[in-house]
Amino acid sequence: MTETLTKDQILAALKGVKGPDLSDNIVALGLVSEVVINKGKVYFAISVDPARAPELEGLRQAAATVVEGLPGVTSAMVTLTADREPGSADTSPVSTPRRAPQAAPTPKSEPAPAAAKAPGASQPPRQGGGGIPGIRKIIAVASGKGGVGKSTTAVNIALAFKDQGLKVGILDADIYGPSMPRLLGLSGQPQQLAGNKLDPMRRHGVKVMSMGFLVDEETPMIWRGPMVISAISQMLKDVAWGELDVLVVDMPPGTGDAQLTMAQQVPLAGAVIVSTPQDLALIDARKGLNMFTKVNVPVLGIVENMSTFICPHCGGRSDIFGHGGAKEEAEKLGVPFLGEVPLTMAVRETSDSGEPVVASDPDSEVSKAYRDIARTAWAEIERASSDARPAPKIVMET
Ligand SMILES: Nc1ncnc2c1ncn2[C@@H]1O[C@H](COP(=O)(O)OP(=O)(O)OP(=O)(O)O)[C@@H](O)[C@H]1O
Repeated sequence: MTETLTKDQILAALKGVKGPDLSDNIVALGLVSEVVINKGKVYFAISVDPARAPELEGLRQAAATVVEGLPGVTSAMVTLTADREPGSADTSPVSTPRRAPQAAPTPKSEPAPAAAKAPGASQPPRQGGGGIPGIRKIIAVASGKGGVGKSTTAVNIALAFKDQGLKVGILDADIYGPSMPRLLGLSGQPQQLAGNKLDPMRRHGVKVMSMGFLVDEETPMIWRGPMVISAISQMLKDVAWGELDVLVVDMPPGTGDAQLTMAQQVPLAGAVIVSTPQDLALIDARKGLNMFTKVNVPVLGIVENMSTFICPHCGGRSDIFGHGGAKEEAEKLGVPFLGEVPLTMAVRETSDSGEPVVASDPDSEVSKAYRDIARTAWAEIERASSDARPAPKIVMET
């Protein structure tokens, strides 16, 4: 049944939904983003003027109801986005994905095009507004480039926060390549609760949400810029996180437009940058740091990952990628150095087996390193919060 569901069917149904001013339907107005269908679940975004987002919740619900009424649709994940002014010129690069729902998918590694002019690109960053109810602090774990151990660091820091007695959630925002299901040995799908909220998964005492739970690993990640942002926003808003002291967000690697928009729209209390010690990685880490600075998110500090190799046989140390580069860089840039994590077999093996080292071997040296980093980062969060900084806001959601 779900095999026969097509984007055309979805778009045809959405032609029955009028746009904000009732002048025409939302498809004809070019407000509907790329439509993604996965096993009966339908995902898309509707572009609206951010100033009108609160009054357009009814429009979002109407679109979801229409799509959920189609045979073969099990659920519709619909969000309002504010990537461009509705009705703006067709030639705008921002409008392209919405105007061409059948356009070729964006390859995994391609920077998301539509976020280039996402909200805030033309406005001063983070002016006032609130955060997510129930969540005290949201921190991003980011890296200037892929493969430096960002997700491994994020999960172990999150577990170390929990060991400090904090209530912790992890949001896997790396929706191009979600790692949390693997790192935490989680599979299946989150339960839908009353009020259309999703119940986050739980592991080692932390709550976890990942796009990886909603989309098959084999499914190509064809999310375009607006869909990326929508998905994150939805995971923040429509997941029943409950009361959390800290939500650790595992960001997509890199410093492209999608990351920038995300850094701007998620109400972050701060960011942790993960880097390996090599010069090249550090150049990218600097770009990551600049990205957060640009959108007024405090950088809590830099972590040097894979700092020193510790031989599992003899315990000998060798600095395969060099050592101390991130510390020097942090000093140069005037941001805290949060600590270093050695390159160990234990980290890789426990990551691959879904039992992160902080949980599976809490007394190890490397777990101690993660706990020290978490403690220092938390102290920085509290310090950053006490600075008079206007609260960030999510621009596009009601
Ligand atoms: N300190 C470490 N010691 C040994 N292996 C590590 C360490 N940190 C990370 N790894 C391994 O390096 C690989 C990449 O790590 P991870 O997936 O966390 O990186 P990432 O930066 O999030 O990557 P991506 O860009 O793909 O999201 C994994 O196999 C992980 O187990």
